[in-house]
Amino acid sequence: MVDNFSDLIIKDILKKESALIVGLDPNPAYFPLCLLEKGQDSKAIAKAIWEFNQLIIDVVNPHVVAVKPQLAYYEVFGSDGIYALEKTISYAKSKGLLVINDAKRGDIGPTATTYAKAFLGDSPLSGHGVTVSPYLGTDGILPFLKEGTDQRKGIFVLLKTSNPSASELQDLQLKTGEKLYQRLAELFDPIAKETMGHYGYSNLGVVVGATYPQDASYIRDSLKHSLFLVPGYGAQGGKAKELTGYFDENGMGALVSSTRGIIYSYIQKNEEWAHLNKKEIQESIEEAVLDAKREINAVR
Ligand SMILES: O=C(O)c1cc(=O)[nH]c(=O)n1[C@@H]1O[C@H](COP(=O)(O)O)[C@@H](O)[C@H]1O
Repeated sequence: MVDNFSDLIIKDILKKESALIVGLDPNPAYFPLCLLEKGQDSKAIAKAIWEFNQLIIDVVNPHVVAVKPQLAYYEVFGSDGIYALEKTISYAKSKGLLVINDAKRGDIGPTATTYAKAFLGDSPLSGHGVTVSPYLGTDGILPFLKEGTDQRKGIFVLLKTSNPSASELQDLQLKTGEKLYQRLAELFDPIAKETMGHYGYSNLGVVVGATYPQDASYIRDSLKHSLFLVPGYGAQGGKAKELTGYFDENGMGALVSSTRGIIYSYIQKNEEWAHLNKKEIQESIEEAVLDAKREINAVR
């Protein structure tokens, strides 16, 4: 049996001794001037994004399992932004890094199939994983698992998101007494079991925000075969010491994601950040990534 998506992730967690992933959400408003010298039109900005991502990837690669580009930050610059994303994905893969596109897609079957081809197939935007919205139900999700038929691709379905309004819908109490996110966990567990890998995890993972630690153990117990993607640590207030319940008894099963806390760490540390050079930016990012890696390893 070949490795599935979760096996690739777990092997990298073991190899790199890290359960951290870094988001690539490039916002030129936070770029140092040395990246913005070529101008402000979308082509120049796309070049700056590409350079920024390269310098992040080079420095975080030994310490993280994956990078997670959030698509909005590229789409906002149209085709130039998408080109920067394609180059970023290809560069990360060439360095041996896993890529999880944070696209939050979901649609009727045929459209979901096309999204699956775009993000998990042979397209230039294809990575190893993609975030998926569960609002349409299982026929919006299954095409993504079919597309990864070589078993090396996977998804993270939104289950309990990190944002303040997450509970408006996700905590809705159903007639059966359970909350909506609990029902989703029940719905996904049998599907997850169909694509299990060597380490007992599946190609169907779920998003569980670091800002709702009180719900993590319930979800961990209900979805024993699903990896968690855990955003909300750091900039959104999620604390490492509250993350223990997201991991299984072997300290596996969860990938903690941090974006702003790492890629813009130089802004918090230096009032003159706009004038930093690339090496100084990289030093700050490296320090932040090592701090986060250490903090998360201490609780898993
Ligand atoms: O799917 C995601 O990655 C995601 C899910 C979620 O529940 N909350 C969440 O913040 N995210 C994404 O994770 C990133 C959060 O970044 P930081 O708060 O800067 O670490 C953003 O790109 C969000 O779009």
